[in-house]
Amino acid sequence: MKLKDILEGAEFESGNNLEDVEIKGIAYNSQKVEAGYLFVAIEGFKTDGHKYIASAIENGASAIVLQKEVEGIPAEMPVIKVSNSREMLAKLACSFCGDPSSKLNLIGITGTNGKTTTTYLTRAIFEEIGHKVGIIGTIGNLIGNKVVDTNTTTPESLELQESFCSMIDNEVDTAVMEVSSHALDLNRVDYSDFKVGVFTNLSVDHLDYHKTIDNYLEAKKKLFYRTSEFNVINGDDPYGQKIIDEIKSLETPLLIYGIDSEEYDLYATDIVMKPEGVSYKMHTPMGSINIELNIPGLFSVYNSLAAASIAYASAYSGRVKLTLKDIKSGLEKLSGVKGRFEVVPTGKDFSVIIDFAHTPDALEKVLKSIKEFAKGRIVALFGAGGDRDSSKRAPMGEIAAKYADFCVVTSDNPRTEDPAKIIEDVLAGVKREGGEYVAIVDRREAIEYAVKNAKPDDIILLAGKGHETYLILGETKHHFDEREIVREALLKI
Ligand SMILES: CC(=O)N[C@H]1[C@@H](OP(=O)(O)OP(=O)(O)OC[C@H]2O[C@@H](n3ccc(=O)[nH]c3=O)[C@H](O)[C@@H]2O)O[C@H](CO)[C@@H](O)[C@@H]1O[C@H](C)C(=O)N[C@@H](C)C(=O)N[C@H](CCC(=O)O)C(=O)O
Ligand SMILES: Nc1ncnc2c1ncn2[C@@H]1O[C@H](COP(=O)(O)OP(=O)(O)OP(=O)(O)O)[C@@H](O)[C@H]1O
Ligand SMILES: N[C@H](CCC[C@H](N)C(=O)O)C(=O)O
Ligand SMILES: [Mg+2]
Repeated sequence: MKLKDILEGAEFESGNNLEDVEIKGIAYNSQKVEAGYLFVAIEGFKTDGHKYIASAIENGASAIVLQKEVEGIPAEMPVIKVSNSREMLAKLACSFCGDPSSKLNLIGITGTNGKTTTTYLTRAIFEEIGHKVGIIGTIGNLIGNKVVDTNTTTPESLELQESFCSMIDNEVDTAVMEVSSHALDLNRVDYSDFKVGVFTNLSVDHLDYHKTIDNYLEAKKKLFYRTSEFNVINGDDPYGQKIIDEIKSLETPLLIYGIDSEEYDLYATDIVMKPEGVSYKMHTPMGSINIELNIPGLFSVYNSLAAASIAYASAYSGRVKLTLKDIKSGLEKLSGVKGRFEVVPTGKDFSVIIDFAHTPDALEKVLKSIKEFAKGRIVALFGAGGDRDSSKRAPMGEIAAKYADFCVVTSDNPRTEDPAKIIEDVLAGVKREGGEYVAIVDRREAIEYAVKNAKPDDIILLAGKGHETYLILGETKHHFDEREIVREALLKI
């Protein structure tokens, strides 16, 4: 492709030698540059892509995008100087891939908790009415039936645009994606053509990156200025209300969902919590219907209301044809989402649940949900990730001590931090609340301890790792599947 063509409409500070340059591909990592590639130098958090321009040229780069002056670039090399390389990467990736998201019903879901679950519930509804759905998110990217592993919840713009393109090639028409606050802040979703934007909730997380909750909210809010057909907001969340106040004057119409008010566009009544799911009456502009979900917890009511709102928005915009019964049968077909309130069979008189709660809010929600049907003790086994927001550690300890009968405090991806120090931070909260606990650094030993000491009717919650089948120690990922570990621990008792 001609560089001039992919640069059409792009703004840049200066550009030289741009005539007749052919581009075979784009890379923002010098190690991925091949002959004829355009290299985009990004100033990162760990290193600076500008340092690798020479090595990109050695690997065959035919043009460079940069954000600051770099010495030693051959005079004949095509160079484009921009004010923000990440934004330019998104623009170039979008043009190079032929603006694929404009051809998709692209739905973006943001919020601290519930994004992954809501993407799967949404897919279930759209599949029910015969659409082919792609997912981009924490568990991986699903393009048709192909699963692509990912490092981050929302990929870098280049990989994102490539995924959209691959969806089009595989006749996917609907893409449901998780949009993280990092992605909104770091231009990963610039030039993504969102039809619907969704806000689930906001609570403490990622403050290592955003510093304040207000900055975190600002990042999340950006999504709702980029949507063309509908914004869908949880009206029960205080930050949701702030967003509603701010965006209600936008041209993009707004749908509000929640439980607390019958004024919302979609709301729930008659909620009944059960160990194996939750049932409720869903009220929508299309009428009311009873729903029986297979994922327990009050948060499942919220997530399914969000999914139903998305489906309704797409029907209203004329993108899909659907009835209330389609929404019901889609939602009810989903048997669960890996690592979200996942019950591990024990064959014993106690239960084990694996859940991805890794924030104070999620931990509180999941423990409260378990309390609704627990007959015996609740044992919470959890830790907190290293090299991540440390302000959530003590509050997680406090919440676990408050809602569980016993805490097993252990490691959760310590990364490059000292696991014992992270546990100390968590224990500060447990102790403040006066909770009973044991601290065991090795997560496998901790699980074995919980299983070995289980009493009849106990519910053991393994929180924080959810779908993950690894443990990150230092910079290395070790295989670690809690389902396997529970099975092995059961054999030992
Ligand atoms: C803080 C953050 O988000 N960092 C992301 C960012 O890294 P960075 O820009 O700091 O990159 P860097 O390592 O400093 O390198 C700078 C540049 O030099 C380049 N380079 C580097 C080495 C080399 O030899 N040659 C070369 O060209 C790199 O390719 C890069 O372009 O860009 C990278 C490429 O896209 C990401 O992989 C990386 O995510 C890291 C892995 C990460 O942990 N991110 C987390 C915090 C994250 O994004 N989380 C969110 C939220 C999760 C949720 O709420 O669900 C997510 O979306 O997953
Ligand atoms: N709507 C919700 N509100 C609060 N907590 C929720 C909600 N939905 C799920 N949870 C809890 O949060 C955990 C994570 O849920 P999920 O993976 O759907 O969220 P996420 O937003 O994708 O998280 P991440 O940011 O890590 O990708 C669940 O395992 C559950 O404990
Ligand atoms: N999306 C979350 C995942 C956290 C999962 C938990 N197991 C941890 O490692 O802290 C994050 O990037 O903070
Ligand atoms: Mg997720």
